[in-house]
Amino acid sequence: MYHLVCVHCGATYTSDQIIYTCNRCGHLLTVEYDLDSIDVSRSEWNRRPISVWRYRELLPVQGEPITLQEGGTPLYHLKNIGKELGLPELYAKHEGMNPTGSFKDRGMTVGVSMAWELGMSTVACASTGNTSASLAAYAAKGGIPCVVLLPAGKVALGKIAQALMHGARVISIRGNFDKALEMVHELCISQGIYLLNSVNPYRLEGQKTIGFEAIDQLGGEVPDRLVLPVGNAGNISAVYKGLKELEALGFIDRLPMMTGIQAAGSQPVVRAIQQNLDVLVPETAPETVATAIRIGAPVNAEKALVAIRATGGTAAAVTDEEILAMQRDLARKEGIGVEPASAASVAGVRKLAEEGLIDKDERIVCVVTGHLLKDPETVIRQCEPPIEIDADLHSLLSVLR
Ligand SMILES: Cc1ncc(COP(=O)(O)O)c(C=O)c1O
Ligand SMILES: N[C@@H](CCOP(=O)(O)O)C(=O)O
Repeated sequence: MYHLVCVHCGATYTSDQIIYTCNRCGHLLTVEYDLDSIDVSRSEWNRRPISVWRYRELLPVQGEPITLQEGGTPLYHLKNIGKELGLPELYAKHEGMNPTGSFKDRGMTVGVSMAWELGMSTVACASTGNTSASLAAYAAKGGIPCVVLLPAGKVALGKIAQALMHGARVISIRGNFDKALEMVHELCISQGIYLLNSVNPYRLEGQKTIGFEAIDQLGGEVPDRLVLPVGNAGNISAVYKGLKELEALGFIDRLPMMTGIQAAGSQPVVRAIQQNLDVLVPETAPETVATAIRIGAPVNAEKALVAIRATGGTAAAVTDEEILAMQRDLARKEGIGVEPASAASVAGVRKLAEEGLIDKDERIVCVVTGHLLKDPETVIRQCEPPIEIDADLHSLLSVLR
């Protein structure tokens, strides 16, 4: 049993209402469960395969979900990078290993299942790429038409390829992501289309399972710090909400310090934390090589600021050079291939460690959010091209010498 609640004024809405923000004050909504009526134990969860749906008692979907087998992503111990940073307990949860290559799949299995249960006939989103790739795939699986709005010229190749191939109606707007989100929100409200950006409280429910899994993979231990790249700020908010629920159920007894990392050219959340602002000041011209987090007005800022402050966490910005250097380090020192935005979380840890803002004995889980193949062009630009030779052993040996 659950309903929707405004995070600002506390107004409540029934679970079948198609609503994204509070009718009374315009603020964000969240899903509130009657936790007393939830009858499940951690050992029961542990008997099920690790996936988003292991935690179904804390998810809003009632019937059979529309699923592509999302979640259950690997948690890697970053032994080499951790050693360099003097952080022996540094981990990366590789969300690029989801069906469409990003954490968005956790949200979309829930969000598209809810669209189906609520009887919605079309779904839509604005996207810097991953949301659209994921929505297109889950909409295809559910047989629901899908419209996606992208900022023209600012979406990585792999992500556009996915949205097109999964059959979404792909529209590029001459404007940035923030404008695209504004437009798609208006479209959905006026045309009765189901909005599946992170302003949709049901979608975020799926994403909270990242935190659940990380704890299960650490043998039930809560990490000291959870570090996430921040764009629209939905993921960090979702993970915090989920962990608060685990705490309320008595499954865990403390929360990790929620730590958000943004790109230097797009860091409104970092500024709000550093300047102790109640309300975030949007970045009007966000810019970064990490196009996934090229977002100036994060819609979930209100939730994210609470997550960071309530847990004693922090926020930090990293430059594009720092992001790309960590993308290469993850690939070459750990064998983990991620897209630039994902590398931001580990780059942020490097920065915080170098500034002495992280205790060396902390157990830290970085969420690396999307796969390397999402943005092949940025990869190719950083690497030496292949060496072309004549097809004989002599030529091969001479280039290897
Ligand atoms: C790869 C990747 N990392 C991080 C983010 C940021 O997540 P959020 O918008 O939930 O803050 C996004 C998209 O938003 C993304 O696509
Ligand atoms: N990086 C995101 C931006 C949209 O964020 P959302 O969480 O509101 O969908 C993307 O992949 O499009």
